[in-house]
Amino acid sequence: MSEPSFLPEARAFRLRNARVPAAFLTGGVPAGAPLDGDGCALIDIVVADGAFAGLLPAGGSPEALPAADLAGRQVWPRLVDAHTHLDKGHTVARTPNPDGDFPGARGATTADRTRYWDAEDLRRRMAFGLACAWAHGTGAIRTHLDSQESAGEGALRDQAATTWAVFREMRTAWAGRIALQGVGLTPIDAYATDYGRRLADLIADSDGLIGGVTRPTGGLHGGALAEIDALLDRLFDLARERNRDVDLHIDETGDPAATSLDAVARATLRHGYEGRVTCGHCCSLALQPDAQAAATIARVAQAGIRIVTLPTVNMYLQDRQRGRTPRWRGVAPVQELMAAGVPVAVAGDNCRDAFYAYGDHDMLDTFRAAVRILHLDHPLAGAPALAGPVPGEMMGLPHAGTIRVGGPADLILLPARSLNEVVARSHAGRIVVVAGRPIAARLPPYEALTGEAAPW
Ligand SMILES: Nc1ccnc(=O)[nH]1
Repeated sequence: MSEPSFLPEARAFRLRNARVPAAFLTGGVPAGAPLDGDGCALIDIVVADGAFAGLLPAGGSPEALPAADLAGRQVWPRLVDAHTHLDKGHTVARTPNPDGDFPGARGATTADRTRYWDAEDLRRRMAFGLACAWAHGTGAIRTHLDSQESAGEGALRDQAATTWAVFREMRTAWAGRIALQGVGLTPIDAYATDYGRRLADLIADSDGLIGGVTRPTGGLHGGALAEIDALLDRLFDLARERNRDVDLHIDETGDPAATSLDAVARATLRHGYEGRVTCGHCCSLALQPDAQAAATIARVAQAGIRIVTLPTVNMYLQDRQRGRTPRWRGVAPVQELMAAGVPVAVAGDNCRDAFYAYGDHDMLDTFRAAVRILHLDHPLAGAPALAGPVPGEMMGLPHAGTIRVGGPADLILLPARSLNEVVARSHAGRIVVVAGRPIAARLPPYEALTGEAAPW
Protein backbone atom coordinates (compact mmCIF):
# COMPACT_ATOMS: atom_id res chain seq x y z
CA MET A 1 0.00 0.00 0.00
CA SER A 2 2.91 2.31 -0.70
CA GLU A 3 2.52 5.43 -2.82
CA PRO A 4 2.68 4.39 -6.46
CA SER A 5 5.13 6.44 -8.45
CA PHE A 6 2.81 6.41 -11.46
CA LEU A 7 -0.16 8.31 -9.92
CA PRO A 8 0.24 11.95 -11.03
CA GLU A 9 0.52 14.61 -8.32
CA ALA A 10 -1.52 17.13 -10.33
CA ARG A 11 -4.84 18.70 -9.32
CA ALA A 12 -6.39 17.05 -12.37
CA PHE A 13 -5.18 13.83 -13.95
CA ARG A 14 -6.31 10.74 -15.86
CA LEU A 15 -6.29 7.04 -15.10
CA ARG A 16 -6.04 5.52 -18.58
CA ASN A 17 -7.13 2.02 -19.56
CA ALA A 18 -8.87 1.19 -16.28
CA ARG A 19 -11.00 -1.95 -16.33
CA VAL A 20 -14.12 -1.27 -14.27
CA PRO A 21 -16.99 -3.72 -13.63
CA ALA A 22 -20.10 -2.16 -15.17
CA ALA A 23 -21.95 -2.88 -11.91
CA PHE A 24 -19.99 0.01 -10.33
CA LEU A 25 -20.76 2.44 -13.17
CA THR A 26 -24.19 3.39 -11.87
CA GLY A 27 -24.32 6.54 -14.02
CA GLY A 28 -24.01 4.29 -17.08
CA VAL A 29 -21.15 2.71 -19.00
CA PRO A 30 -19.47 5.46 -21.08
CA ALA A 31 -20.81 5.23 -24.63
CA GLY A 32 -18.47 3.29 -26.85
CA ALA A 33 -16.45 1.69 -24.03
CA PRO A 34 -15.66 -1.94 -24.84
CA LEU A 35 -17.05 -4.57 -22.42
CA ASP A 36 -15.32 -7.89 -21.73
CA GLY A 37 -17.08 -11.22 -21.15
CA ASP A 38 -17.47 -10.52 -17.41
CA GLY A 39 -19.16 -7.17 -17.98
CA CYS A 40 -16.11 -5.00 -17.32
CA ALA A 41 -15.66 -1.76 -19.28
CA LEU A 42 -12.29 -0.44 -20.45
CA ILE A 43 -12.38 3.29 -19.64
CA ASP A 44 -10.37 6.42 -18.90
CA ILE A 45 -11.17 8.11 -15.58
CA VAL A 46 -10.61 11.84 -15.17
CA VAL A 47 -10.02 12.99 -11.59
CA ALA A 48 -10.11 16.67 -10.62
CA ASP A 49 -9.95 18.14 -7.12
CA GLY A 50 -10.40 14.72 -5.55
CA ALA A 51 -13.59 13.84 -7.45
CA PHE A 52 -14.53 11.95 -10.60
CA ALA A 53 -14.74 14.65 -13.29
CA GLY A 54 -15.23 12.43 -16.35
CA LEU A 55 -15.60 8.80 -17.43
CA LEU A 56 -14.78 8.11 -21.06
CA PRO A 57 -14.13 5.11 -23.27
CA ALA A 58 -10.45 4.08 -23.17
CA GLY A 59 -8.42 6.48 -25.29
CA GLY A 60 -11.05 9.21 -25.09
CA SER A 61 -9.68 11.37 -22.27
CA PRO A 62 -8.00 14.77 -22.93
CA GLU A 63 -4.33 14.36 -23.92
CA ALA A 64 -3.34 17.55 -22.11
CA LEU A 65 -3.89 16.06 -18.63
CA PRO A 66 -1.13 14.09 -16.92
CA ALA A 67 -1.96 10.38 -16.91
CA ALA A 68 -1.22 7.02 -15.33
CA ASP A 69 -1.69 4.03 -17.63
CA LEU A 70 -3.33 1.11 -15.79
CA ALA A 71 -2.88 -1.17 -18.80
CA GLY A 72 -6.27 -2.82 -18.35
CA ARG A 73 -5.99 -3.51 -14.63
CA GLN A 74 -9.11 -3.58 -12.44
CA VAL A 75 -10.19 -0.35 -10.75
CA TRP A 76 -12.88 -0.64 -8.08
CA PRO A 77 -14.59 1.92 -5.89
CA ARG A 78 -13.98 1.66 -2.15
CA LEU A 79 -16.46 -0.97 -0.91
CA VAL A 80 -19.35 -0.76 1.57
CA ASP A 81 -19.76 -3.05 4.60
CA ALA A 82 -23.43 -2.62 5.54
CA HIS A 83 -23.62 -5.07 8.47
CA THR A 84 -20.84 -5.38 11.04
CA HIS A 85 -20.41 -5.63 14.82
CA LEU A 86 -17.45 -3.36 15.57
CA ASP A 87 -18.28 -3.45 19.30
CA LYS A 88 -17.65 -7.21 19.53
CA GLY A 89 -14.54 -7.41 17.34
CA HIS A 90 -11.25 -8.93 18.50
CA THR A 91 -12.56 -10.49 21.69
CA VAL A 92 -12.03 -14.10 20.57
CA ALA A 93 -8.75 -14.68 22.39
CA ARG A 94 -9.96 -13.54 25.81
CA THR A 95 -13.49 -15.06 25.55
CA PRO A 96 -13.62 -17.92 23.02
CA ASN A 97 -16.82 -19.60 21.91
CA PRO A 98 -16.44 -23.10 23.38
CA ASP A 99 -18.45 -24.86 20.63
CA GLY A 100 -18.33 -22.43 17.69
CA ASP A 101 -22.12 -22.49 17.44
CA PHE A 102 -24.84 -19.86 17.88
CA PRO A 103 -25.79 -20.57 21.52
CA GLY A 104 -22.09 -20.63 22.42
CA ALA A 105 -21.65 -17.27 20.68
CA ARG A 106 -24.44 -15.67 22.66
CA GLY A 107 -23.18 -16.99 25.96
CA ALA A 108 -19.58 -15.96 25.36
CA THR A 109 -20.64 -12.50 24.15
CA THR A 110 -22.70 -11.86 27.26
CA ALA A 111 -19.79 -12.93 29.44
CA ASP A 112 -17.32 -10.75 27.53
CA ARG A 113 -19.60 -7.72 27.43
CA THR A 114 -20.41 -7.87 31.13
CA ARG A 115 -16.82 -8.30 32.13
CA TYR A 116 -14.86 -6.04 29.77
CA TRP A 117 -16.86 -3.52 27.77
CA ASP A 118 -15.98 -0.15 29.21
CA ALA A 119 -15.32 2.89 27.01
CA GLU A 120 -11.60 2.27 26.74
CA ASP A 121 -11.98 -1.37 25.73
CA LEU A 122 -14.61 -0.52 23.11
CA ARG A 123 -12.53 2.36 21.79
CA ARG A 124 -9.38 0.27 21.34
CA ARG A 125 -11.13 -2.60 19.55
CA MET A 126 -13.36 -0.41 17.38
CA ALA A 127 -10.42 1.78 16.35
CA PHE A 128 -8.46 -1.35 15.41
CA GLY A 129 -11.33 -2.65 13.27
CA LEU A 130 -11.74 0.70 11.54
CA ALA A 131 -8.00 0.92 10.86
CA CYS A 132 -8.14 -2.51 9.20
CA ALA A 133 -11.16 -1.52 7.10
CA TRP A 134 -9.51 1.76 6.08
CA ALA A 135 -6.30 0.07 4.93
CA HIS A 136 -8.27 -2.55 2.97
CA GLY A 137 -10.31 0.12 1.15
CA THR A 138 -13.75 0.18 2.81
CA GLY A 139 -15.45 3.57 2.56
CA ALA A 140 -18.65 3.07 4.57
CA ILE A 141 -19.63 0.79 7.45
CA ARG A 142 -22.90 0.16 9.25
CA THR A 143 -22.36 -1.43 12.65
CA HIS A 144 -24.89 -3.00 14.96
CA LEU A 145 -24.26 -2.14 18.61
CA ASP A 146 -25.31 -4.44 21.46
CA SER A 147 -27.90 -2.37 23.30
CA GLN A 148 -29.93 -4.83 25.37
CA GLU A 149 -30.97 -4.03 28.91
CA SER A 150 -28.42 -5.56 31.27
CA ALA A 151 -29.28 -7.27 34.50
CA GLY A 152 -28.63 -5.52 37.77
CA GLU A 153 -28.46 -1.99 38.99
CA GLY A 154 -28.91 0.08 35.82
CA ALA A 155 -26.03 -1.79 34.25
CA LEU A 156 -27.82 -2.55 30.98
CA ARG A 157 -28.84 1.02 30.43
CA ASP A 158 -25.28 2.07 31.10
CA GLN A 159 -23.90 -0.40 28.54
CA ALA A 160 -25.93 1.07 25.70
CA ALA A 161 -25.06 4.62 26.76
CA THR A 162 -21.35 3.77 26.98
CA THR A 163 -21.29 1.93 23.67
CA TRP A 164 -23.21 4.60 21.77
CA ALA A 165 -21.01 7.36 23.21
CA VAL A 166 -17.89 5.60 21.93
CA PHE A 167 -19.60 5.00 18.59
CA ARG A 168 -20.41 8.71 18.22
CA GLU A 169 -16.81 9.57 19.09
CA MET A 170 -15.54 7.12 16.43
CA ARG A 171 -17.94 8.45 13.81
CA THR A 172 -16.58 11.96 14.34
CA ALA A 173 -12.96 10.84 14.45
CA TRP A 174 -13.30 8.89 11.19
CA ALA A 175 -15.50 11.40 9.32
CA GLY A 176 -14.10 12.02 5.84
CA ARG A 177 -12.37 8.63 5.85
CA ILE A 178 -15.08 6.04 6.65
CA ALA A 179 -18.80 6.93 6.81
CA LEU A 180 -20.22 5.22 9.91
CA GLN A 181 -23.81 4.30 10.79
CA GLY A 182 -25.01 2.65 14.02
CA VAL A 183 -27.95 0.30 14.67
CA GLY A 184 -29.31 -0.64 18.08
CA LEU A 185 -29.24 -4.40 18.69
CA THR A 186 -31.55 -5.90 21.30
CA PRO A 187 -34.18 -8.63 21.39
CA ILE A 188 -37.19 -6.78 19.97
CA ASP A 189 -39.15 -7.59 23.13
CA ALA A 190 -37.26 -4.68 24.70
CA TYR A 191 -39.23 -2.19 22.61
CA ALA A 192 -42.39 -3.12 24.51
CA THR A 193 -40.79 -1.87 27.73
CA ASP A 194 -39.87 1.47 29.20
CA TYR A 195 -36.23 0.63 28.56
CA GLY A 196 -37.03 0.21 24.87
CA ARG A 197 -38.49 3.70 24.64
CA ARG A 198 -35.37 5.16 26.25
CA LEU A 199 -33.19 3.11 23.91
CA ALA A 200 -35.14 4.41 20.90
CA ASP A 201 -34.45 7.94 22.16
CA LEU A 202 -30.74 7.19 22.60
CA ILE A 203 -30.60 5.77 19.07
CA ALA A 204 -32.45 8.78 17.63
CA ASP A 205 -30.21 11.21 19.53
CA SER A 206 -27.23 9.35 18.04
CA ASP A 207 -28.67 9.52 14.50
CA GLY A 208 -28.82 5.70 14.42
CA LEU A 209 -31.25 3.07 13.18
CA ILE A 210 -33.81 1.14 15.19
CA GLY A 211 -32.83 -2.51 15.16
CA GLY A 212 -33.01 -5.77 16.98
CA VAL A 213 -33.27 -9.49 16.71
CA THR A 214 -36.68 -11.02 16.06
CA ARG A 215 -37.45 -14.25 17.84
CA PRO A 216 -38.33 -17.14 15.56
CA THR A 217 -42.09 -17.60 15.50
CA GLY A 218 -42.44 -21.14 16.79
CA GLY A 219 -40.08 -24.05 16.35
CA LEU A 220 -37.00 -24.17 18.52
CA HIS A 221 -37.51 -20.95 20.36
CA GLY A 222 -41.25 -20.72 20.91
CA GLY A 223 -43.22 -17.50 20.60
CA ALA A 224 -46.59 -16.90 18.99
CA LEU A 225 -47.26 -15.18 15.68
CA ALA A 226 -49.57 -12.61 17.24
CA GLU A 227 -46.87 -11.76 19.72
CA ILE A 228 -44.28 -10.96 17.06
CA ASP A 229 -46.82 -8.84 15.17
CA ALA A 230 -47.50 -6.80 18.29
CA LEU A 231 -43.80 -6.43 19.06
CA LEU A 232 -43.07 -5.31 15.51
CA ASP A 233 -45.94 -2.80 15.70
CA ARG A 234 -44.30 -1.34 18.79
CA LEU A 235 -40.89 -1.20 17.09
CA PHE A 236 -42.26 0.45 13.95
CA ASP A 237 -44.22 2.99 16.03
CA LEU A 238 -41.05 3.96 17.91
CA ALA A 239 -39.15 4.20 14.61
CA ARG A 240 -41.83 6.32 12.94
CA GLU A 241 -42.17 8.69 15.92
CA ARG A 242 -38.43 9.36 15.63
CA ASN A 243 -38.22 9.18 11.81
CA ARG A 244 -35.68 6.33 11.98
CA ASP A 245 -35.01 3.58 9.45
CA VAL A 246 -35.05 -0.04 10.62
CA ASP A 247 -32.40 -2.79 10.36
CA LEU A 248 -33.15 -6.19 11.88
CA HIS A 249 -31.45 -9.52 12.55
CA ILE A 250 -33.86 -12.05 11.05
CA ASP A 251 -34.22 -15.84 11.34
CA GLU A 252 -30.53 -16.63 11.87
CA THR A 253 -31.23 -20.31 12.39
CA GLY A 254 -31.56 -23.59 10.53
CA ASP A 255 -35.06 -24.09 11.92
CA PRO A 256 -37.50 -23.74 9.00
CA ALA A 257 -40.25 -22.83 11.50
CA ALA A 258 -38.54 -19.45 11.94
CA THR A 259 -40.67 -17.17 9.74
CA SER A 260 -40.17 -13.71 11.16
CA LEU A 261 -39.07 -12.39 7.74
CA ASP A 262 -42.66 -12.72 6.54
CA ALA A 263 -43.89 -11.00 9.72
CA VAL A 264 -41.48 -8.12 9.11
CA ALA A 265 -42.63 -7.79 5.49
CA ARG A 266 -46.25 -7.64 6.67
CA ALA A 267 -45.37 -5.09 9.36
CA THR A 268 -43.47 -2.97 6.83
CA LEU A 269 -46.55 -2.84 4.59
CA ARG A 270 -48.89 -2.25 7.56
CA HIS A 271 -46.82 0.74 8.68
CA GLY A 272 -46.13 2.18 5.22
CA TYR A 273 -42.39 1.72 5.80
CA GLU A 274 -41.56 0.50 2.29
CA GLY A 275 -37.96 1.23 1.33
CA ARG A 276 -36.88 1.91 4.92
CA VAL A 277 -36.25 -1.62 6.22
CA THR A 278 -33.16 -3.83 5.97
CA CYS A 279 -33.15 -7.49 7.06
CA GLY A 280 -29.93 -9.37 7.77
CA HIS A 281 -29.27 -13.14 7.74
CA CYS A 282 -32.67 -14.71 6.78
CA CYS A 283 -31.05 -18.17 6.89
CA SER A 284 -34.15 -20.28 7.58
CA LEU A 285 -35.80 -18.97 4.40
CA ALA A 286 -33.48 -21.32 2.49
CA LEU A 287 -34.87 -24.37 4.31
CA GLN A 288 -38.58 -23.67 3.91
CA PRO A 289 -40.74 -25.39 1.27
CA ASP A 290 -40.34 -23.68 -2.12
CA ALA A 291 -43.91 -22.35 -2.26
CA GLN A 292 -43.66 -20.86 1.23
CA ALA A 293 -40.28 -19.25 0.52
CA ALA A 294 -41.55 -17.87 -2.79
CA ALA A 295 -44.57 -16.27 -1.08
CA THR A 296 -42.34 -14.64 1.53
CA ILE A 297 -39.88 -13.44 -1.11
CA ALA A 298 -42.75 -11.87 -3.08
CA ARG A 299 -43.90 -10.03 0.04
CA VAL A 300 -40.35 -8.89 0.80
CA ALA A 301 -40.13 -7.47 -2.73
CA GLN A 302 -43.50 -5.76 -2.34
CA ALA A 303 -42.40 -4.20 0.96
CA GLY A 304 -39.20 -2.80 -0.59
CA ILE A 305 -37.10 -4.61 2.00
CA ARG A 306 -33.34 -4.91 1.40
CA ILE A 307 -31.57 -8.09 2.41
CA VAL A 308 -28.02 -8.40 3.72
CA THR A 309 -26.39 -11.80 3.47
CA LEU A 310 -23.48 -12.62 5.78
CA PRO A 311 -22.05 -15.72 4.12
CA THR A 312 -18.80 -16.20 6.03
CA VAL A 313 -20.48 -16.02 9.44
CA ASN A 314 -23.58 -18.00 8.43
CA MET A 315 -21.41 -20.79 7.04
CA TYR A 316 -19.40 -20.79 10.26
CA LEU A 317 -22.31 -20.84 12.74
CA GLN A 318 -25.10 -22.74 10.97
CA ASP A 319 -25.33 -26.54 10.77
CA ARG A 320 -22.53 -26.94 13.29
CA GLN A 321 -22.42 -30.03 15.47
CA ARG A 322 -19.27 -31.39 17.02
CA GLY A 323 -18.08 -34.48 15.19
CA ARG A 324 -20.46 -34.04 12.26
CA THR A 325 -19.54 -32.42 8.95
CA PRO A 326 -21.94 -29.60 7.99
CA ARG A 327 -24.37 -30.36 5.15
CA TRP A 328 -25.65 -26.78 4.64
CA ARG A 329 -23.79 -23.57 3.86
CA GLY A 330 -26.12 -21.63 6.16
CA VAL A 331 -26.94 -18.84 3.73
CA ALA A 332 -30.18 -17.15 2.63
CA PRO A 333 -31.54 -17.98 -0.86
CA VAL A 334 -29.81 -14.97 -2.36
CA GLN A 335 -30.23 -15.91 -6.01
CA GLU A 336 -33.99 -16.36 -5.60
CA LEU A 337 -34.28 -13.04 -3.75
CA MET A 338 -32.37 -11.20 -6.47
CA ALA A 339 -34.43 -12.88 -9.20
CA ALA A 340 -37.53 -11.43 -7.51
CA GLY A 341 -36.01 -7.94 -7.66
CA VAL A 342 -35.00 -7.73 -3.98
CA PRO A 343 -31.78 -5.72 -3.47
CA VAL A 344 -29.20 -7.99 -1.80
CA ALA A 345 -25.91 -6.84 -0.26
CA VAL A 346 -23.11 -8.96 1.10
CA ALA A 347 -21.43 -7.88 4.34
CA GLY A 348 -18.76 -9.01 6.75
CA ASP A 349 -20.70 -9.32 10.03
CA ASN A 350 -18.51 -10.39 12.95
CA CYS A 351 -14.73 -10.29 13.12
CA ARG A 352 -12.61 -12.35 15.52
CA ASP A 353 -15.28 -12.74 18.17
CA ALA A 354 -17.55 -15.47 19.54
CA PHE A 355 -19.82 -15.31 16.48
CA TYR A 356 -16.94 -15.69 14.02
CA ALA A 357 -13.38 -16.48 14.95
CA TYR A 358 -11.79 -15.00 11.80
CA GLY A 359 -11.95 -12.04 9.41
CA ASP A 360 -10.05 -8.79 8.93
CA HIS A 361 -12.72 -6.15 8.11
CA ASP A 362 -11.82 -6.65 4.43
CA MET A 363 -14.83 -6.27 2.14
CA LEU A 364 -12.82 -7.50 -0.83
CA ASP A 365 -12.20 -10.73 1.08
CA THR A 366 -15.90 -10.91 2.01
CA PHE A 367 -16.80 -10.43 -1.66
CA ARG A 368 -14.41 -13.17 -2.78
CA ALA A 369 -15.84 -15.56 -0.19
CA ALA A 370 -19.40 -14.64 -1.17
CA VAL A 371 -18.73 -15.53 -4.80
CA ARG A 372 -17.64 -19.01 -3.72
CA ILE A 373 -20.26 -19.67 -1.04
CA LEU A 374 -23.27 -18.25 -2.94
CA HIS A 375 -22.19 -19.25 -6.48
CA LEU A 376 -22.26 -15.66 -7.73
CA ASP A 377 -20.20 -16.72 -10.74
CA HIS A 378 -20.50 -18.01 -14.31
CA PRO A 379 -20.91 -15.20 -15.11
CA LEU A 380 -19.28 -12.96 -12.46
CA ALA A 381 -20.68 -9.78 -13.98
CA GLY A 382 -23.47 -9.14 -11.46
CA ALA A 383 -21.50 -10.02 -8.33
CA PRO A 384 -19.64 -6.71 -7.64
CA ALA A 385 -22.98 -4.91 -7.15
CA LEU A 386 -23.48 -6.78 -3.85
CA ALA A 387 -20.37 -5.18 -2.33
CA GLY A 388 -20.65 -1.63 -3.72
CA PRO A 389 -23.73 0.10 -5.13
CA VAL A 390 -26.38 -2.05 -3.41
CA PRO A 391 -25.07 -1.59 0.16
CA GLY A 392 -24.24 2.05 -0.66
CA GLU A 393 -27.84 2.70 -1.64
CA MET A 394 -29.00 0.72 1.39
CA MET A 395 -27.04 3.10 3.61
CA GLY A 396 -28.50 6.09 1.78
CA LEU A 397 -25.06 7.18 0.54
CA PRO A 398 -25.48 8.24 -3.09
CA HIS A 399 -21.88 7.78 -4.26
CA ALA A 400 -20.60 5.02 -1.94
CA GLY A 401 -19.55 1.87 -3.74
CA THR A 402 -19.81 3.46 -7.18
CA ILE A 403 -17.62 5.13 -9.77
CA ARG A 404 -19.69 7.95 -11.19
CA VAL A 405 -19.11 11.56 -12.19
CA GLY A 406 -19.39 13.92 -9.25
CA GLY A 407 -18.53 11.30 -6.63
CA PRO A 408 -15.33 11.36 -4.55
CA ALA A 409 -12.39 9.73 -6.34
CA ASP A 410 -12.17 6.85 -3.85
CA LEU A 411 -10.73 3.74 -5.48
CA ILE A 412 -9.07 0.40 -5.02
CA LEU A 413 -6.43 -0.27 -7.70
CA LEU A 414 -5.99 -4.02 -8.06
CA PRO A 415 -3.08 -5.96 -9.57
CA ALA A 416 -5.61 -8.01 -11.54
CA ARG A 417 -6.94 -7.61 -15.07
CA SER A 418 -10.07 -9.76 -15.06
CA LEU A 419 -12.74 -10.47 -12.47
CA ASN A 420 -11.36 -13.99 -12.32
CA GLU A 421 -8.00 -12.57 -11.23
CA VAL A 422 -9.78 -10.39 -8.62
CA VAL A 423 -11.56 -13.39 -7.10
CA ALA A 424 -8.65 -15.81 -7.29
CA ARG A 425 -6.16 -13.89 -5.11
CA SER A 426 -6.29 -12.03 -1.81
CA HIS A 427 -4.59 -8.87 -3.15
CA ALA A 428 -2.34 -7.71 -0.36
CA GLY A 429 -0.79 -5.48 -3.04
CA ARG A 430 -3.85 -3.34 -3.69
CA ILE A 431 -3.56 0.46 -3.68
CA VAL A 432 -6.31 2.38 -1.90
CA VAL A 433 -7.00 5.89 -3.23
CA VAL A 434 -9.09 8.42 -1.28
CA ALA A 435 -10.08 11.75 -2.82
CA GLY A 436 -7.65 11.10 -5.65
CA ARG A 437 -4.59 10.39 -3.47
CA PRO A 438 -3.16 7.02 -2.45
CA ILE A 439 -3.40 6.46 1.30
CA ALA A 440 -0.25 5.46 3.13
CA ALA A 441 -2.04 3.36 5.77
CA ARG A 442 -0.87 -0.16 6.50
CA LEU A 443 -2.81 -2.77 8.42
CA PRO A 444 -2.46 -2.27 12.18
CA PRO A 445 -0.35 -5.02 13.77
CA TYR A 446 -2.19 -7.34 16.19
CA GLU A 447 0.13 -6.05 18.92
CA ALA A 448 -1.85 -2.77 18.77
CA LEU A 449 -4.75 -4.58 20.47
CA THR A 450 -2.67 -5.44 23.52
CA GLY A 451 -0.38 -2.42 23.63
CA GLU A 452 2.72 -4.50 22.90
CA ALA A 453 5.50 -3.37 20.58
CA ALA A 454 5.51 -4.94 17.13
CA PRO A 455 8.92 -6.45 16.25
CA TRP A 456 8.73 -4.96 12.72
N1 LIG B 1 -24.51 -13.08 13.65
C1 LIG B 1 -24.73 -12.36 14.78
C2 LIG B 1 -25.93 -12.36 15.45
C3 LIG B 1 -26.06 -11.60 16.57
N2 LIG B 1 -25.05 -10.87 17.01
C4 LIG B 1 -23.88 -10.88 16.36
O1 LIG B 1 -22.92 -10.20 16.75
N3 LIG B 1 -23.74 -11.63 15.25
